[in-house]
Amino acid sequence: MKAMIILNPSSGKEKAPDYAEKIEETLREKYDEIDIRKTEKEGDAAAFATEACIALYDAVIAMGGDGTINEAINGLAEQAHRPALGIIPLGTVNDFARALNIPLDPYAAISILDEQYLQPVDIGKINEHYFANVIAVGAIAEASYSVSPELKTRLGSLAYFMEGAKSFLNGEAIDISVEHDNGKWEGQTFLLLAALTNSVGGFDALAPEASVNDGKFHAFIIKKMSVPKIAALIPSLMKGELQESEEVEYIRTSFLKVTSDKQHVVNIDGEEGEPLPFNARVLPGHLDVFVPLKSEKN
Ligand SMILES: Nc1ncnc2c1ncn2[C@@H]1O[C@H](COP(=O)(O)OP(=O)(O)OP(=O)(O)O)[C@@H](O)[C@H]1O
Repeated sequence: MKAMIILNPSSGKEKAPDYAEKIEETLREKYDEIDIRKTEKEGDAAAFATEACIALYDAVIAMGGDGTINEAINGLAEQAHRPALGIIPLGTVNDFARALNIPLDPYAAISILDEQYLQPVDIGKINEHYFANVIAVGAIAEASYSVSPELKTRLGSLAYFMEGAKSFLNGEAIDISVEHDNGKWEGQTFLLLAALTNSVGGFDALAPEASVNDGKFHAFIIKKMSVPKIAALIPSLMKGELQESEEVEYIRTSFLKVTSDKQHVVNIDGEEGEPLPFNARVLPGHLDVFVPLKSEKN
């Protein structure tokens, strides 16, 4: 049995090398070959993960923030042989780990690898890229690029929320057309979110009914509305009842085709992606991920 550990030494307050040692110790019992690969720059984690597919590794353990996890997923997706994926969260938000009930404490996350319990998980494909969590379009999504790294470190996902709130209050809506399993929606929106899991931006009440292998996107189109209506929406967001609001179009769908007459950048798993248009679809149960044995969500 062969395992590859992909670690981003710059994430997790630079404690990644200590964790790597602990993972090695944990894996040694089951894997006779353990390879540690350190990323140096963007693209490395994806390249290492693809290499592990070609060399028929049994497991790839990705250690880092959501950026590193997203890259590892891009390296594994649609390869003929896909090793099981382990996730050791070292980032600020760690949405994918949250959605899978993987402990946010790195040592606890490492210890679940020992259980060898795998869960098939849906992956999203948007144009030629893959994602684990969420795609977002609209001024609020674009606002996330203006969050400084310092603010992000201090406030975590709250920093995005604050930037997003500003764009809501400025009433910046965009015109889009959304094709999905049951038809087409056209109109003005503040934000389109399409989530694969229930955890978005560290907030886990957005799509409470989303499960990690239901083969569906849970899309929310927040329609253009007045400021008092926005304020009225916040309690339903907190209670996980956003889809019941008249100001929100909620769509469960296996594909999305989104177009606009303007160039709007799409946010993919928290990172800046390509501008519209896009075609997205769910790859159902595409990756086997190590999750805790005792997990009510799964
Ligand atoms: N050795 C390295 N030094 C600096 N940057 C790196 C290194 N290796 C990879 N990177 C870059 O760091 C980016 C961000 O990594 P990642 O998201 O995993 O961590 P993070 O920024 O700590 O997490 P979060 O975004 O949740 O705060 C990666 O997409 C990659 O481009």
